[in-house]
Amino acid sequence: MSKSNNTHLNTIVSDHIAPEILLIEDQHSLAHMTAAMLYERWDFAVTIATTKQQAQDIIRKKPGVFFLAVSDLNLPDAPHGEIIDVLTAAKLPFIALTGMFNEQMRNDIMSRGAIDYVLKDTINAYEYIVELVGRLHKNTLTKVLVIDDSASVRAMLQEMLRIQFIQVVTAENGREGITKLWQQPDIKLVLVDHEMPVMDGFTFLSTVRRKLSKVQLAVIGISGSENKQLSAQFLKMGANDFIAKPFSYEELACRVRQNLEMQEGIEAVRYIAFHDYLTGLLNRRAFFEQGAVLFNQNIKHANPLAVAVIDIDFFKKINDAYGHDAGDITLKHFAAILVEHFGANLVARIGGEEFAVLIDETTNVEARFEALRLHVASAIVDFNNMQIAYTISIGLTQQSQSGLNAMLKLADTNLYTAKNSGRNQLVAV
Ligand SMILES: Nc1nc2c(ncn2[C@@H]2O[C@H](COP(=O)(O)OP(=O)(O)OP(=O)(O)O)[C@@H](O)[C@H]2O)c(=O)[nH]1
Repeated sequence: MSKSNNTHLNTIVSDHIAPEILLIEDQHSLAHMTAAMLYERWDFAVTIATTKQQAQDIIRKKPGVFFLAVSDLNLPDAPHGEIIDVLTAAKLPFIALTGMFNEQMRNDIMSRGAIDYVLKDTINAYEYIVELVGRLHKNTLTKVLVIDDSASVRAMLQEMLRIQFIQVVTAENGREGITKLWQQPDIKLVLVDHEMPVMDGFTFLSTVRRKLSKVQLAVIGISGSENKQLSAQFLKMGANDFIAKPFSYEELACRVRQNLEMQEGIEAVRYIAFHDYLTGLLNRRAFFEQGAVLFNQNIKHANPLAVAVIDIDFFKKINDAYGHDAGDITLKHFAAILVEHFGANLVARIGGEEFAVLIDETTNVEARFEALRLHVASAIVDFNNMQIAYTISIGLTQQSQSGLNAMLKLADTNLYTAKNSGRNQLVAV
């Protein structure tokens, strides 16, 4: 089923395991548009209900199925937000859609456990909902550390983050925070108070920044102090952001969301910078950067190293005979075999049809590369009813040199010999 053709369906089912969303909205066109956007953007399956009664029936028939609900508060059979009672009774977290906004309404919606409220009339309302639902789903795998000496503040922050589906770890002071952080390296963000016994927020921050950069760990300072310089001091010491007490739930949620998104954006850019887009292997730049570190570590301890350069034979002919797409599939096919054999080592695509491997051990290395060559020679790429056979040539060296470049040069010379001696062979001198 194509994504663009399915907006007429009440239930959009994706091929992937993705959470299901209950969308309660009586305006059909809006409901179907939002459902299609959620599916296009995140592959989320969406079930639409247009009345309170229908929503009740669906929840009864599918208990525990929905990740959350997005609900209009003004429905034909429930014009005054009565749907919230249905959702809270079913313990279904929800985002409220409202046609109008005032402070009292906001307080009422939020006090009844809404994750967020969205004013329907604004231009970006539906984009906001789609991004928010995606963020909340990512939050289920996101861990945040809360450090505050006040038990009530810890409990309040924990509850605010829990509503956002975030996993929360707590600590009573900076020192306990450091211990938890080193124990749980999957913590992505820290909310840290300033004044605390044992270790304060500044000392925590300077200790953390000796090991982890702003990109590796986001830290948001929190303080209720009258001192207006505190926010600047936190930021200068390496905090990503600062929140002054008292703050609203919305401010905390927005700042946490923004910082997590910034980190994820940087991570994505870093991934692109260091990986080959086609095969997903490390690229040339990453191979030289990571390879140099590995090389220096091993040379220091006099550990033997091996470097191989591998090239697909007559690759141009594959492109010419079967087309460029078939060439791409062949490159991916080979990359997968390479990972199967050498996934635990440093493996990269360093050129068009050229790959490199750096291994920090030398036991059976020649036999392992010979096994790789034989595997490729006996494999067939099946693409669009075409069967493509191909071979590889390998230049290998186990002679330690002054640097990684020198070892690669030797491996390359051996590859050249393999090519000139008829291809489909391993040369290791
Ligand atoms: N499909 C596809 N082709 C690529 C890609 N990168 C480089 N190539 C092609 O790879 C081919 C490499 O050709 P050559 O350097 O002549 O090498 P070869 O045909 O493999 O011959 P030998 O190495 O001598 O065995 C060129 O035609 C490039 O256009 C890619 O990402 N995808």
